[in-house]
Amino acid sequence: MNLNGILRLIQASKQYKGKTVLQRVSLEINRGETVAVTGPNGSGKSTLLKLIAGLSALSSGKREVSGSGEGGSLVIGYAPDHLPKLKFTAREYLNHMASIRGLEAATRTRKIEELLELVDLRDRPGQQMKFFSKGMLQKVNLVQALLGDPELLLLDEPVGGLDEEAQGVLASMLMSLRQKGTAIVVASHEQTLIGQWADRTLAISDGRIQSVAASSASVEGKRWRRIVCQWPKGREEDAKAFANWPGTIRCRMERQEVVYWTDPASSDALLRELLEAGASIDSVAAGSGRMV
Ligand SMILES: Nc1ncnc2c1ncn2[C@@H]1O[C@H](COP(=O)(O)OP(=O)(O)OP(=O)(O)O)[C@@H](O)[C@H]1O
Repeated sequence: MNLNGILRLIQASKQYKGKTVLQRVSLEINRGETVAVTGPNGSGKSTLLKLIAGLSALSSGKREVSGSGEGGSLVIGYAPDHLPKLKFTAREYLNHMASIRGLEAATRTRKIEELLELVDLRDRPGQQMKFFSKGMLQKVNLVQALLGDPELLLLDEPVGGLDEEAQGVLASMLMSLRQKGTAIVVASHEQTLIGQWADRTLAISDGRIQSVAASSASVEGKRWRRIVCQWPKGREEDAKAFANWPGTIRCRMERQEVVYWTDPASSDALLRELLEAGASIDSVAAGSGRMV
């Protein structure tokens, strides 16, 4: 894992009752970066988040973490795509979740109130979550994921049900978390919206990462190296795996020809790895800004 890497999936696959849902997915998540995962219904976005969270076991492949906790453990906050309509009030539920996460009773209430104020949950005193709107449940969901001050925050479809104002609040929360060094992975159909928040967007379909693109905001003025190479037939999976190599900003594949845009600091290492893996290099060029 690179210096900033906190979690890595290596050739991770997931099957449910013999049906392959994710196939040989490799990715690395770095401290302070926001990664968007987009793709059509059933493409495996939620499954990928559960594998990253460690909530679902890999059928094959490896998951490695390198957090700042004891023995390299990593604090992960996970907001699933919906919360059930429980009979608890938001505060009862969040208090329970905070105690599971090991928060001291004395700090629990303060933390919960701070976060609820941040998301502006307008519930009535004593109102149970089963009477909450979709947007209100979504806000409680986000708060529960943030209770343990995660180093890695995973959000599954966080914008569903949020009005424009709440989406704005979410966007600025994510930005300040990123500045604090929190890594964020957000899965959604709302590609345009979450793409604006992300450093990288992974597009998945049929259980595979089909492309990786840096967001337009993050590429402005950015310097890169463009490596064009040829992979032997039958090595498409390996070619794709390099799209997630540390420092790779963007990747485009056209049959055997693959183009990788990489951070200049990582380009030598990427070149070496590509050659060692059996790819042959056609050209290397330097540039900045839009990757064409
Ligand atoms: N626990 C499970 N048991 C069996 N199949 C499952 C299970 N969870 C997910 N699947 C299947 O895995 C595939 C991927 O589902 P997943 O929920 O990861 O996709 P998704 O991209 O998040 O979809 P959506 O956008 O609709 O939320 C689907 O075909 C789904 O039916």
